[in-house]
Amino acid sequence: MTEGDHPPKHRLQVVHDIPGRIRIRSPYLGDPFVDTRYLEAFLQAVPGIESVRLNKPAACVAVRYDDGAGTRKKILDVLECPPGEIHCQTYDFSHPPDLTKTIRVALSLILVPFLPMRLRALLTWFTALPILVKGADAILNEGVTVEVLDAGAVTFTLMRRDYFSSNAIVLLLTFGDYLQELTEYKSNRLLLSLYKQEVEWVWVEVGGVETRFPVDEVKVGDIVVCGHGELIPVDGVVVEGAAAINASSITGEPLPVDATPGTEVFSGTVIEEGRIKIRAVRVGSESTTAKISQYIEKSLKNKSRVQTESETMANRLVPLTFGMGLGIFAVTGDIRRASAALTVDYSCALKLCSPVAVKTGMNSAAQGGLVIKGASALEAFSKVDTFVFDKTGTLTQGSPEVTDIVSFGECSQNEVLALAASAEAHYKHPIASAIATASKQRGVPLIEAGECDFIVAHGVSAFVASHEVLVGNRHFVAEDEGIDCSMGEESARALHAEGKSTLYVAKDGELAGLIAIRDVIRPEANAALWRLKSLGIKHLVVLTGDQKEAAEAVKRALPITEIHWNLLPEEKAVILERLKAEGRSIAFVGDGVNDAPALIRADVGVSMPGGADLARQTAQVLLLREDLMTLPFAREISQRVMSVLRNNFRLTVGINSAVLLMALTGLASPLAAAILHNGTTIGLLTYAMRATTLRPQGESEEFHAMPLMRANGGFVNPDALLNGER
Ligand SMILES: Nc1ncnc2c1ncn2[C@@H]1O[C@H](COP(=O)(O)OP(=O)(O)OP(=O)(O)O)[C@@H](O)[C@H]1O
Ligand SMILES: [Zn+2]
Repeated sequence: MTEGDHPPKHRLQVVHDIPGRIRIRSPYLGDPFVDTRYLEAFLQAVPGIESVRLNKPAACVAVRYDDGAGTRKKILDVLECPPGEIHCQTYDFSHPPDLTKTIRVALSLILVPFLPMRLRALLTWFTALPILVKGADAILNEGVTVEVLDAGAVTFTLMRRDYFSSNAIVLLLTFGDYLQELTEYKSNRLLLSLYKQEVEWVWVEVGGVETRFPVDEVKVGDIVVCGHGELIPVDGVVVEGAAAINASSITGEPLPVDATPGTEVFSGTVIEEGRIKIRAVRVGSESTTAKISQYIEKSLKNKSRVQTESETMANRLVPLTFGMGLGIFAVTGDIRRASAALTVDYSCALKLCSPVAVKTGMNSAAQGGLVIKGASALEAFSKVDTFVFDKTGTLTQGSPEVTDIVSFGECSQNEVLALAASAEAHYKHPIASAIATASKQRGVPLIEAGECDFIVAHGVSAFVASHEVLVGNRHFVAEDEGIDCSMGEESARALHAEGKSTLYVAKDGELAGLIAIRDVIRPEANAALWRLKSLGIKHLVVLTGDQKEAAEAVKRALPITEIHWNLLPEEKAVILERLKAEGRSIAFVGDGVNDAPALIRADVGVSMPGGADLARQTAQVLLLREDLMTLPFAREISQRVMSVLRNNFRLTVGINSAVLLMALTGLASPLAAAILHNGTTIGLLTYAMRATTLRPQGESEEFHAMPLMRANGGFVNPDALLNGER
């Protein structure tokens, strides 16, 4: 799990510590989502602290204080567990990085050859100054870092009075920084723009009059009025009017859906046509868009193991390069080779490309209709070899229908339905909803029910008009409650043969009837499962609380390798533990309604769109669209991103080592080495972005249209069909 109940303590590195002054580094200080001004102000307010200077790019903070031991400890405490408010909700991406520095350096490069000798030196030193200062600051406060390498390389060329090379190297470095900022800016902006809440003012109906309010003053229960072209600012229910709503920002689904009174609408979706009044159910940070952008912000912060490992390795290589540069200078006295060697650094390609690959991948996913919560989720998902599905609401549409009613004794069919519907009236289980719908359709009036009890994965017991009524599966009614169900055996068997599930209804200790229920398998399920198989998923497992016959119907229709039925929620978790103990890496797909324990235990939890809040919080992957085809798409993205990360590491180490070798042997001049090094970085960056940009290929529609069963009843593998094999 990525989240716990307690915020984790941040790891701190004290880089400089003399009485009265301390300098501390921690990765989170460089985090774009940390509000450093808030943190500065917070520290400033601690008694004993005199001044605070926070350097975001270096992820460092320097604090002057009154030299008391108590104050020093307080500083460390605050930085270790900073106040939660420092995590700003939305980061300001409104300012693109600035190219003027690069242009200034370029001008200097062009001007220098035309200047008299003295001025050449002056201008070149002046241009190089920011890099030299950064290097000096780094070596004093942080040790040998990339900045030190850069400054070293520039100093050496300056000492050789090679002004052209010096300017050219400074230009490459400045331009490289600019490119880095630009890509970060672009990928963050792209990702956040998908979910950003852009509304500031909304119309709220107060006492029949529409009044304008700032969006954060809207409260639950307010009636919000939205018209043509407007972004819906809250989650809520339509109470008046009609509209066509485009939900593509949330679900990725391009076609508008109709909203009429009673329809649930979500913040971040747009009204294409019409005008509606919405009763707000969730507002502000509770609403869907805000939640999704919080997920994304959290995700952006977390790094995969592969990423952390390669960055650590790259950092370790910096002093090594530095040592080699100095070593070759000491041995050969050749300042040119030394400065060429120092232009090489392994970390910049890795530090730059890995996050770009991850973010581009997440962005591709978002456009395909799902949220993957960050690098470690991508990593875990790429390793999965077993998919475990919940049945109801996941592989099936989750809106079951009552198909038949059988009655026994003196009860009529309508009476059986009335008893069941009255007992279930308060529950939200899909079965309860199906029964409610059926009673409404048949115009069966409900009877006032007294005390009701819902037993998870069993059924309901209730007092209806002073009769004791039981509704549930056979195990509950026959075995747990001891009711003689033999009368129903025959009808049940016939119904099961048609792929229907049966509910038993008992009245005052006797079986009153059976209600048959059918839930339809999602049309894309077969294609999605086959596609997963072709992407290397060996085991497809289904766990259901439903009965054997319904389970077998699913097994007949889909390419499933293993299925378990009649399960209680805890039993689903136990099976999952067993599969894990067999060494499998598991993704569990469910809606969290009766499978939360399993969802939490899986290596990757995948939550369905309408899932329970808990599921959405704990799952690492969220489907935003009711489409199982998004699963193989997510799998493809995760594998692609991981292979890019691995290739990046190999290429960076390989190419840079070659350049380093050329520099050390004098084959490459400092300028050539700098060009090669920076060229590699830019090339790898482009690769990272392009390789992780994937589009869902509109496969769902193609697959939907295809007949999924062959005439002889065998399976069709849609992949084989596409590849022309039959
Ligand atoms: N409200 C209810 N009314 C009647 N029977 C119920 C009710 N809730 C559960 N049951 C019975 O218990 C069984 C198991 O329920 P559970 O909610 O665990 O699984 P499910 O929704 O059928 O399927 P899945 O586990 O695939 O999501 C149901 O198939 C049904 O027979
Ligand atoms: Zn039981």
